[in-house]
Order: sequence, then C-alpha cells, then structure tokens
Amino acid sequence: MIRKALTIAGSDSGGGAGIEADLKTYSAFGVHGLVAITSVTAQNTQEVRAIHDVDPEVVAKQIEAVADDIGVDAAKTGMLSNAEIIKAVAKTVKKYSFPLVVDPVMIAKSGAPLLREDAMDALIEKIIPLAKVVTPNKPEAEKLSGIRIENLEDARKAAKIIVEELGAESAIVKGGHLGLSEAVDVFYFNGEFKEYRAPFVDGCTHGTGCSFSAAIAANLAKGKELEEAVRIAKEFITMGIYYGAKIGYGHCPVNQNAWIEIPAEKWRVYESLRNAIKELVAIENLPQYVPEVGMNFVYALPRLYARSKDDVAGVKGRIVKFGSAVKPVGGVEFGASDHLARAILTYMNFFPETRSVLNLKYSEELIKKASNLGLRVSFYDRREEPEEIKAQEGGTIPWGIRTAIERINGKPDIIYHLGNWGKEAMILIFGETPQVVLRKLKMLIE
Ligand SMILES: Nc1ncnc2c1ncn2[C@@H]1O[C@H](COP(=O)(O)OP(=O)(O)OP(=O)(O)O)[C@@H](O)[C@H]1O
Ligand SMILES: Cc1ncc(CO)c(N)n1
Repeated sequence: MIRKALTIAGSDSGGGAGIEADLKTYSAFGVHGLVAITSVTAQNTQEVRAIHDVDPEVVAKQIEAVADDIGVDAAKTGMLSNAEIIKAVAKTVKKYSFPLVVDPVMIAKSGAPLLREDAMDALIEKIIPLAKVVTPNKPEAEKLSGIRIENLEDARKAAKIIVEELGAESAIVKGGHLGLSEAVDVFYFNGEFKEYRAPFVDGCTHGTGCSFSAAIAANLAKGKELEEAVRIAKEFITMGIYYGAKIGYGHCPVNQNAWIEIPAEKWRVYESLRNAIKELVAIENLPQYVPEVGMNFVYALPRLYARSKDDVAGVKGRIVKFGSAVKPVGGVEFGASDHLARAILTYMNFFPETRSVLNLKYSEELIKKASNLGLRVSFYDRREEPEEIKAQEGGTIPWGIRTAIERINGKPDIIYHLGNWGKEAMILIFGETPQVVLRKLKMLIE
C-alpha cells in the first residue's frame, strides 16, 4: 500500500523550490505525491521573473479532485500567493481531516515576495488555525508573531505565540537565518519546547523550507508521530543541502535525491566491486604482480557523492599473496582504502566518470606492453615533488595524480611512479567501473 501526500503550492520553473521540491521530496520518501498548484512562477536560482496566480476555484477543485478519489494521508501548503486563494484553500481543506503542514511562504530566497502584503491577515486567520504544524523561518515567524527574533529565546517566544495565540497545534521556528554556528530549529508542541540541531553546512539552499515541510508531510502520511517526522525531516534537509549540485548562478537547489540515491549507489558500488574481486582472485598468474605492500581495488560513489575516503569502497586489509594465489584479507568496505581512495578522488576532479582504480607492482615490461596495447600511460616522479607538498600530510598522491594527468593533457588508463626511498614503485590502472579496470588488467598481464 502506498501513502498519498498532497502539496498545495506554487510552481518553481527552476525545479528548486515549490511544487517541484515537494514532489521530489515525496518521491524520496516513497510517498505518492498529489498537487494543487496555486501559482505559476517564472523563476531560476537568481530571481522570480513573473508570477501568475491560478483561479482560486481551480485550486479548490484540484484539492477536491484528488481527495475525493485518491485520498490524502497528509498535506502541506507552500506559496499561497493571495487572499482569495488562501480562503479557497482553507474552506476546502476543512472538508477533509488529513493533517496539514503549513509552510508560511512569504519571500523567496532571492528576495521576491511570494505572498501579497494584504494576504497576511487571511493567512493568519484562515490557514494557521488549521495547521498540525507551522514551519516559519525567522522573518516569517517575526511577521506571524509580531516580535523581533534575534536568538533562540526569541524563537521560543515566537513559536509559543503562533500556537497559543494564533491557534496552530504546533510550530517550528527554523534557524536557517539566525546566524548561529548550528542550524537550530525550535519546536513547540503540547506545551513543551524541543530543539532540532544540525551542523551548518556550506551547500545548496534554494528550496530548503519547501523540502523540509514536505518531508514532515511525507512522514506524517506514512503514519509517523509528529516529533519523529520532524526529526527525519531535519536529517533529510541537512543531507539535501550538503549534497546539492551547483547549478545556476544563484542559490543552487537542495538535492532531495541524496536521501535515496546514496544508499542505492552504495549498494551498486558494493555489488560491482565484490563481483570484480571474485574475478580478480581467479586470475592465475596474478600473484607475481602483487606489490609488497599489497594490492587494493577501489570503487567510488558517483562524483556528486564522493567527498572523502569514506565514499570510496575498497578491500579491508588489502589483497595479498597467499601461497600460489591471492587473497582479500577482509571484506569490501567503504573507507577501507586510504592511498587508492585519494588517487581516485583526485582523478575524479578531472574525469568524474572514472571511479575505479587498482594497483600493481611496477615493472618496466608491463609499462612497455601497456603502450604497445594502445593504453594511455603517464607517470609522476616523487623526486620532483615540491617541498611544500611533501610537508603536507597525504599530499603526495593528489599531487602525483594531478601531475600525471597534466603531463599528457589527457585521460591516462595507467599512472605509474618509480618509487623513492622507502616507497615501492607502483602501477595504477584506472577505469569507469571495476569491470573496465579488470579488462585493462587482463589485457596487460595475459
Ligand atoms: N546552511 C544550512 N545548513 C544546515 N541546515 C540548514 C542550512 N540552512 C537552512 N538549514 C535548515 O533547513 C531547514 C529549512 O530552513 P530555512 O530557514 O532555510 O527555510 P526557509 O528560509 O523557509 O527556506 P526557503 O528559502 O526555501 O523558503 C531548517 O531545518 C534549517 O535549520
Ligand atoms: C514557488 C515557490 N514556492 C516557495 C518558494 C520558497 O522559497 C519559492 N522560491 N518558490
């Protein structure tokens, strides 16, 4: 059985906020999304160029059409634009009993007004009292409560006013605009305060408010208690901001997909690498190519999600010679590799599609053969490493990979280095996937 959540909101042509953010959020939580569009905005990451409001009667009809047939387990409101739409929405929503999350949208991140000045009273009188939870940011909470908000104590006061004086069941005053070192949201419900905290992240913030309130609605639709729904929404929005893709010239949009895409991609990486390693250990003449320090074989998450070594899967304890065969010491784990993880992360800065690499013992013969086979080969020489990079912990590999790529001004299949005092010479084979790396390896050693 699938749960259904409705969004009553405006459209953002930039796909960052509004209805578009809400639907992506619903989808990320496995909820079927329904829409009642209130207004069409011509918008991008920088500005709102035009606003065209939908006839209030058509807004009401959209709500009725889906509620009467499909059913609504929870709903949210976003941009309501004008007083007539607000009245139509309030009147229609009252006919049903689903929980309502109210995101009192007033101004876009770019500064454009999304609610007419003369519609404020209607919002306060007609919509707020219907809310299971209201989710204002700082300026919105100031407008609703009539008090200035400078700190958490003020945020608590405002949340209390919204509940006790304006009649919402609960309120969460968001701390995205409070200028604190953490993103702290103050929640007032059942006469008690609660705080939801997350580190402030440098990422993409267009559509944060919309996605956050939609995440609460989605989780209410799934039958979660309100406090649990808010907790999950907070985790979801922090992740979405952090993993936002930098598109457009203004505020880039939240990435709602991160929530489902990261676990899905982790599984793909894990499966693919495990299968490749099974094939690798079955190669007969492999032991002679295993370096003294051991071999590893890694596969990174897609570029958007590959930020640190923990986003790169490899073999725990490496792959070692074992009698006349080779053997992975441990299983495939994210964060298991250090050197190769740094190599692939650097390589991906140049060629994001190349996500896998394996290391082999160096031999001049293999390098010659690689060139004869038409593989592109480059190298770095540790003796050329600048002093300031040597002094930097973990700087050698990124410098080396960068140097090797820049040397051929292209995409090497193989990068080798001749080693230095205490450093074993090594060959690295790169490829889009572990299967591509395996193919190149087999060409080379067969
Ligand atoms: N840079 C950030 N890092 C972490 N969390 C953030 C950041 N910015 C906002 N948040 C969180 O995101 C959620 C949405 O809050 P925010 O105050 O940004 O909403 P908003 O101003 O209504 O957004 P919108 O611009 O879409 O209307 C809150 O939980 C807030 O704490
Ligand atoms: C349509 C729409 N709704 C809400 C917001 C909130 O930022 C926006 N920018 N655009």
